[in-house]
Amino acid sequence: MSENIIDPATAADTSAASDAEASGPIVDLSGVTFGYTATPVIEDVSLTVDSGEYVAIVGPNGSGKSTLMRLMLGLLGPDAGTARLFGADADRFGDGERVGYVAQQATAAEEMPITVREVVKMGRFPYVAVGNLPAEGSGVDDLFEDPIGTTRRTANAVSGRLTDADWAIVDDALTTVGMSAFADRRIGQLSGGQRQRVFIARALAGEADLLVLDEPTVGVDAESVDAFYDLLDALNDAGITVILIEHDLGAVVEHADRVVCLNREVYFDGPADEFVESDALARAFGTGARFLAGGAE
Ligand SMILES: Nc1ncnc2c1ncn2[C@@H]1O[C@H](COP(=O)(O)OP(=O)(O)OP(=O)(O)O)[C@@H](O)[C@H]1O
Repeated sequence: MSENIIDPATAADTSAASDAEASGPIVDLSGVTFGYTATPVIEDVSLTVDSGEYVAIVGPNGSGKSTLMRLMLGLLGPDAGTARLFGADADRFGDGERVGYVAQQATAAEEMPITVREVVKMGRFPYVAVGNLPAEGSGVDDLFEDPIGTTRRTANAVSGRLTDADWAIVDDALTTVGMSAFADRRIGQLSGGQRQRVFIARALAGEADLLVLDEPTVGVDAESVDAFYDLLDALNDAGITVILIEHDLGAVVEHADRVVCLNREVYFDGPADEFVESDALARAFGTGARFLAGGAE
């Protein structure tokens, strides 16, 4: 951990969150209901995620998966119920570097004129000294809405401000995801799978202990998908908590320990192998749904 973190505003939250983490779950949703309009898209959802878990959230299109993730991360506030993250109110959680977010593959990265190392270096942004912090448009919510633009802005902002220790962390993260050889390559010149590994490295450089991924392998070729999931498995084995939205039910059952099946409300929450045997798939996806290796039909 870098010693450059000097943000009194988040320091209090950090210690409060650490205290809470020792005794409580990382994510704690209780009776959460939310609608963008008067009609709820999430209704009375209660679930907790403990440190070290590997949880997949599945459900048909429009079933509320991304909305649930936003509620977990405090990017949306519940209409009813409570959402807590690392023991703090999720929408007031101030320790964003503990959460690494990996979005769906962003095609906008094609033209992005920054290198792999610059993207990963962005993970050190929360640790640069106060006074060097970039302005608006570089926070977790911006990362959620605009991963590419936020990465570019923040990478520029931390340029030249990292210590040798920070750079060592950046290089370690690249090694962990197997992308050291590509460090000076432009991010836009990578395959989709390689790019997603780089975004994981950015989260690792930020010393995130929770990885949240929203359909990270959409558009990624099958071989790279396997390597990507192997990496997630290894990170989870190393103690990182993983929450994954994934449409590929075969991958979910193979890799995740726990499945939450959602369609506005929770249809199933339990071990992945029990999900295969349950009737939750048919109930949540429709009676015609069958379990197939590689997805629901
Ligand atoms: N910003 C928004 N404003 C209004 N409605 C929204 C908004 N975002 C999502 N919705 C609606 O909320 C419902 C749940 O959407 P959400 O994106 O959470 O589902 P999802 O399960 O992630 O879908 P998908 O699998 O297609 O990505 C959908 O009916 C969607 O149209």
